Amino acid sequence: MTQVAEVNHTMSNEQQSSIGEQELATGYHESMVAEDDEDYSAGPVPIQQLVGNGITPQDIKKLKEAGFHTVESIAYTPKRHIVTVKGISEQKADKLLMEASKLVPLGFTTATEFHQRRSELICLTTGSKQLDTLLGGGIETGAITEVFGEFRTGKSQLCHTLAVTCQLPIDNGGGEGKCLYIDTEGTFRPIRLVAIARRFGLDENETLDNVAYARAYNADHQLQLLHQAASMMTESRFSLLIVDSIMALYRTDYSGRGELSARQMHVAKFMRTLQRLADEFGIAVVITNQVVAQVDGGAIFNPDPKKPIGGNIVAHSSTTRLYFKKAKGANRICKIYDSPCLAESETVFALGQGGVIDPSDETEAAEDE
Ligand SMILES: Nc1ncnc2c1ncn2[C@@H]1O[C@H](COP(=O)(O)OP(=O)(O)OP(=O)(O)O)[C@@H](O)[C@H]1O
Repeated sequence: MTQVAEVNHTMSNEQQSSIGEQELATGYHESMVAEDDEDYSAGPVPIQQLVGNGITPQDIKKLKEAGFHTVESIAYTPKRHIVTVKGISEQKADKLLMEASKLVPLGFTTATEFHQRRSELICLTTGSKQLDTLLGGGIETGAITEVFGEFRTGKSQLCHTLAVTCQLPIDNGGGEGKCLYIDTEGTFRPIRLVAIARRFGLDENETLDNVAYARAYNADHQLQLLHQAASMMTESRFSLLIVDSIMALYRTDYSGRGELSARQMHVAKFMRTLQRLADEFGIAVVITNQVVAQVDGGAIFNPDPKKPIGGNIVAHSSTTRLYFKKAKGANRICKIYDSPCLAESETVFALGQGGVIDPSDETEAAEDE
């Protein structure tokens, strides 16, 4: 990857500039894990760092096979899940958690320090200044953003745009990282990436090379792909993970009320894994979701009775929820539906050849084909 530098969102400029070309290939910089142990925010710590104190390279191999690639992934996982890894005993799990807690801060911090860390988090530009302003800068990294709405409201177009903008330099609203794209409905179109790359002045071939694409065929496969994603993220710098769309396969794999609880358990596991990846690697996670007509009592008082599917599990696991609606011509409306720090306001954006754009007289007049 030539255009995309291997830097972490929370690293200082000095740290960023000290990363040489060789380190770019590995995704890790020595100073991230060894010399600068007190700077925990500098990036995910490779799980190999746990070797010693009774933890063997064989243990690490088993953990990697089970999808654990970073010290953070151990530190954030409950013991009862770690012991389910084949060959990891209860004592070994205790040891792993103890060693992981030495490398990953799990205690209290001051609000000042937390505020400082949050102010260093970067946002990915959506391609529309108006939409970025509504979102307080763009799509947040280290968090899950859910975009839901009816068909043709621009959910996939936003995903395609972000798959390109996440590669831009941080100063230009990017994340200087690659994109991982999980497509569950077969709507991914590389040709759209080419058009969007041109708009942002990026090399088309490099842009395409920096997007790792996978088509998911069932709910288990969709989850399995996240384990692969974790492994890829330890090797190379990613700034965005897209799942377009999250519930499509669940709707076909699980049917009827009888399977609802099994479905929701699976969804919960999927969402937990997404959150873990956002926490561990500081990436932005964007998921899209379909809507259904609301049939409960609330519909009577609601002029637009639509709600996203997936129930409370998806709702509560998403940090920010955006509702996309159609407007005149190529214009679309984005409404903040739920956010920990943004007011419930809305703005207009548009869809064009270059992806998500700001609305203009032409986009308002443009007929939806
Ligand atoms: N090259 C393009 N230039 C301008 N507009 C485009 C282009 N390609 C697609 N669109 C517009 O994008 C809209 C479809 O958006 P998108 O595929 O993101 O919808 P969606 O919300 O993901 O829908 P679904 O739920 O069906 O996947 C259509 O109105 C289409 O006209």
